[in-house]
Amino acid sequence: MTPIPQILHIKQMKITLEGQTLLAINQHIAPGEVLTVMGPSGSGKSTLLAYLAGFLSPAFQAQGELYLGDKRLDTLPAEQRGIGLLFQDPMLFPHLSVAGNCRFGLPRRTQNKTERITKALEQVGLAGFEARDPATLSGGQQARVALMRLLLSQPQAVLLDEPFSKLDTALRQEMRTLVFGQLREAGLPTLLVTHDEADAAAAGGPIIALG
Ligand SMILES: Nc1ncnc2c1ncn2[C@@H]1O[C@H](COP(=O)(O)OP(=O)(O)OP(=O)(O)O)[C@@H](O)[C@H]1O
Repeated sequence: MTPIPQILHIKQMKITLEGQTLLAINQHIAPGEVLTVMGPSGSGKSTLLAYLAGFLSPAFQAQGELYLGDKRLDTLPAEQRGIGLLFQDPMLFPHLSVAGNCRFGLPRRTQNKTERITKALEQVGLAGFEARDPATLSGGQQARVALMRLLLSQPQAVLLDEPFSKLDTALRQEMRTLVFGQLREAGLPTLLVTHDEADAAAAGGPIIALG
């Protein structure tokens, strides 16, 4: 069953490093909304992503709470948070086919796995790519597989870390439309870290600047 879309609430969060405040954020992200976070190198973008995903280094001290709807997340380990990540590198498993990569993301009890994968690939213009080796795909095709693997894993919130920065200009615009469209349709609250103002504009949501 597809989870009901929920609000992600970063509540009175403060992260300090060696006694100095690095980040202070109090923000809601609605289902289907993308919050863009921008800021210079060292301003804490990766630290914020690590806090949300659940792998913050013990070098930092975090205060505040993180909720998905009524469910508190910051006390849970990373694998129980239901947060999906998409990075600039698609990071497909090289030893698995395209279908194998997609299947990896599916929750174990999912019904009709093959049909779901077929449909997901069709949705991103990769019909018939099931048996392909990821190494034989273009950068844009790999990015599409990574997106569908993420969505098939049924995350309840998504973090995007410079997801378009490795793509060439024409493809970048196409992938922005595809990624933000799919995330909006799935009703997922999303946090995007980027240096690119065109990403922020395409995301269409609020923007916060760190640093
Ligand atoms: N494990 C760590 N231990 C101590 N300090 C750290 C650690 N990781 C990062 N920092 C420091 O925390 C601050 C924020 O780093 P962070 O990587 O979050 O910045 P960023 O905005 O993601 O930068 P960039 O755009 O260069 O990736 C920096 O001053 C960095 O040196």
